[in-house]
Amino acid sequence: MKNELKILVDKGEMLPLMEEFYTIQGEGYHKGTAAYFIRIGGCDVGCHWCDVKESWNANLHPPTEVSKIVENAKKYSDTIVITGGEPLMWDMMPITSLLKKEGLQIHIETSGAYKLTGIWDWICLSPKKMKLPTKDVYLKANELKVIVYNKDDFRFAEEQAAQVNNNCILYMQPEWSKRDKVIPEIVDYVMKNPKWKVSLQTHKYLNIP
Ligand SMILES: C[S@@+](CC[C@H](N)C(=O)[O-])C[C@H]1O[C@@H](n2cnc3c(N)ncnc32)[C@H](O)[C@@H]1O
Ligand SMILES: Nc1nc2[nH]cc(C(=O)O)c2c(=O)[nH]1
Ligand code: SF4
Ligand SMILES: [Mg+2]
Repeated sequence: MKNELKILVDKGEMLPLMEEFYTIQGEGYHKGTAAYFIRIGGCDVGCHWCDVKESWNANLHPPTEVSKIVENAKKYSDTIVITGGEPLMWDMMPITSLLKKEGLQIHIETSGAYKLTGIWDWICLSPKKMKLPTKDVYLKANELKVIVYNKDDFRFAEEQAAQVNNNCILYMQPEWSKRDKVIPEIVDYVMKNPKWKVSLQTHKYLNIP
């Protein structure tokens, strides 16, 4: 990347934009709500089951001015979801300040592995064993969404639930490729431990982005 661009990306005034799309939030608390998704490239957390590995290499996604991203996004929806990749690899203050000026609701999908920056109406924290969330994001998360791939993830889920604030809503979401095996285990677990709720990737059943 050219040095001038790198400086702007480092400040969060430009972001490596992978894709953006208007769809229905498929997961978690806001499931079923129309929202405009902005997917920012770059992630080094390395989940082997990640469903957007194409996002990982930030260099493959063009640095884009956040003002342009916001001007476009506001045409589609009052609710904006910033996801990735791992959006917190970048300074989220410039883009979220602009979105807030437009009076939009701003949600983030994050592993929480990097410093929490930006202004958020809703934080979905999906922690990963390889790179744990920061203290700050545990305190501010509105929902905790633990992906269940195998039995150890139930232990991990409880360990993560012990770290979040008392208002945080707790979800278990099956890892997509393991859904047939894991869904009955999650159902059983949630009935025995009703502080948890089930989250499914409903957009994949609806065949929408
Ligand atoms: C692709 S990630 C991007 C945001 C951020 N890096 C994170 O992991 O939260 C968006 C959401 O999809 C979840 N996810 C990714 N791959 C998945 C899979 N194969 N099955 C179920 N959920 C998955 C993540 O845990 C996260 O909640
Ligand atoms: N419809 C839809 N809902 C989603 N919720 C979280 C997603 C993500 O990849 O962050 C996602 C996504 O990719 N599509
Ligand atoms: S943290 Fe998110 S984007 Fe990164 S590898 Fe894991 S699921 Fe994929
Ligand atoms: Mg997704």
